[in-house]
Amino acid sequence: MDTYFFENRDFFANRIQELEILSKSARKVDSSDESEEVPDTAVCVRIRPLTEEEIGWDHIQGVLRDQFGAANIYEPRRKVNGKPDLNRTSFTLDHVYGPEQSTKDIYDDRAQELVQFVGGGGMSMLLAYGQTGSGKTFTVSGMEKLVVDKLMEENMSGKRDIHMCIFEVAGSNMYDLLNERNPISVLEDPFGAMQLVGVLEKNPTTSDEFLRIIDTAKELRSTESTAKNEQSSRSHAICRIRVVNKESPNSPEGTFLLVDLAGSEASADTQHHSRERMAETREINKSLTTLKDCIRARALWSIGRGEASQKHVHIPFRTSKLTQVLKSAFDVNNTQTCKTLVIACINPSILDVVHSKNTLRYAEMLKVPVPKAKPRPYDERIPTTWENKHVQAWITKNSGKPPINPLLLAPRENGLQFCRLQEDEFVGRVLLTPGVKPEQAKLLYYKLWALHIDSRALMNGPAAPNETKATDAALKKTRKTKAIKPGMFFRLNEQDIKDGVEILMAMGVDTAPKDRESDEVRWICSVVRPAPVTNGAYELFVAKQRAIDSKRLNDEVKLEYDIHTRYYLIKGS
Ligand SMILES: Nc1ncnc2c1ncn2[C@@H]1O[C@H](COP(=O)(O)OP(=O)(O)OP(=O)(O)O)[C@@H](O)[C@H]1O
Repeated sequence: MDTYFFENRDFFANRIQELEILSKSARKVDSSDESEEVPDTAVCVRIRPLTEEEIGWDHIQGVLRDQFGAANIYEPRRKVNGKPDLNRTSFTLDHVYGPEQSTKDIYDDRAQELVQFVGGGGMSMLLAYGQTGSGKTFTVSGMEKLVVDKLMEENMSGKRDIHMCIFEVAGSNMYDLLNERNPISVLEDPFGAMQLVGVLEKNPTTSDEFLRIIDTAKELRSTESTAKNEQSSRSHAICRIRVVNKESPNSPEGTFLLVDLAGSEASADTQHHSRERMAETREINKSLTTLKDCIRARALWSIGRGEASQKHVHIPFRTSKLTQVLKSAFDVNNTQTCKTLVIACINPSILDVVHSKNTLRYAEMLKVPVPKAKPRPYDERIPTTWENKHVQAWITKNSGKPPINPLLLAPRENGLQFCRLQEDEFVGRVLLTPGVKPEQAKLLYYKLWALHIDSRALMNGPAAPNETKATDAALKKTRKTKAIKPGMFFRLNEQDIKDGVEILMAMGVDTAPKDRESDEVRWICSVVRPAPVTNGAYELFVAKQRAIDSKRLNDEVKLEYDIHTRYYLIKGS
């Protein structure tokens, strides 16, 4: 096709221009734009500019971002009568960045919030996917610089410890790029977390030092690349940054994973068809397919979070070394929420459109369709109807003393996203406000959950103006008889034990209409289960709830959260 393209180059160049003009009036997008963005997983496209070399070779741009924000791929073809023609396919995904947009534009738009999220004890993962030469390393390197600058700027006062390591995953082997490519391994600890064994972690204290370390790792990777024939694109490079809040040992540590994935070309496209090389390509493709399955499964779970059908979601992370290393980003049992940003990198040359199409198809498969729901109008009693300004106002009103900074706790989240924050992360973000104690953070978290639970009754029926009053009255009534407060743990009597659940945590008074005679106040409680691995340790499942009469909650148990094991332990044990 290359020779055919050059023979008809002017036809293709003019036809693409014509079709782009036509597409402004009549638009047909092949990929579905009928869905919303999956919470916590964004899939974007970056079309790089043609390089000077490609321009010198007379290549033209075969992938363009149109004014509607779609990526249009023009594929040259020869009709049966021998005349040239073009096929157009359009993809939208969550956002398409054109050649004129810089790494900083993408950072401001998408990655900045990932850094903030990590600062608050969350986990963020940025992945660059695409064929060799599509701009993955360019994008990840640029992002690393911006992420490091931001993290270090926020750490001016030295309140956080920053740890970082850079390593390479090649097939089933892993090499430390900060320690002369020494082999390293990954092992699952008793808590199900994947630990890197033998990796060297550095502790940079300035932006310059951090970037020098990254450059050293890059040199080691590129030295290998010349020596070992394009190894750079045959391995996945991962930079892991851990952020530990020194001032508040109880707050969870944040993690940022920046992943420059191996080139996604098919075996037939590799220049060297040796057995070894074919096996390597197969291994890479297997890891990329598993990665896609893990991201999809996690995204599906996040849409149906808490639904019965999603209880036993299978995330096949064990199938490849790459996904084993990244396990915590997909693990639905991880108490840390993970935000993922995938950047599908595209080489715009018309001679590479087949690869570009494959890249976009892969990216499309990562996107799980979320049906557009008709938004419910704002209701101050229903947190899931709140916009970010309502979330911030609620924090200001309810945070107690010292006041919690709403910009640090919920800089962009709407009510639904705010309710979805995991406890660890919520607490971690609250603790970014100086002087706030973990107890105050937890109280606010339980307050939100109590409100969220109360709101379920309202969601199911017409607006009930006296509902909040009913809750208050019920709360007053319980207070008179017994001091049950949201956040307290209770051991159940033998007859109340169901499905092996012996302990519950009180969340809020049940305001749903009563279908029984008794006027006993009922509490919505979250389930607490013994941890599978450790005696005397418990896990709290906030979203798994039971309603129970308050008189059944009389055997209080003191449990306290242990940040190191991420379990609840019997107080004083
Ligand atoms: N957005 C961009 N703006 C300008 N030049 C770019 C951009 N993206 C990539 N390039 C250039 O394109 C070339 C290929 O980019 P890069 O090395 O990042 O590709 P890659 O996908 O990482 O390749 P490999 O898989 O082989 O490592 C480089 O010369 C790079 O400088």
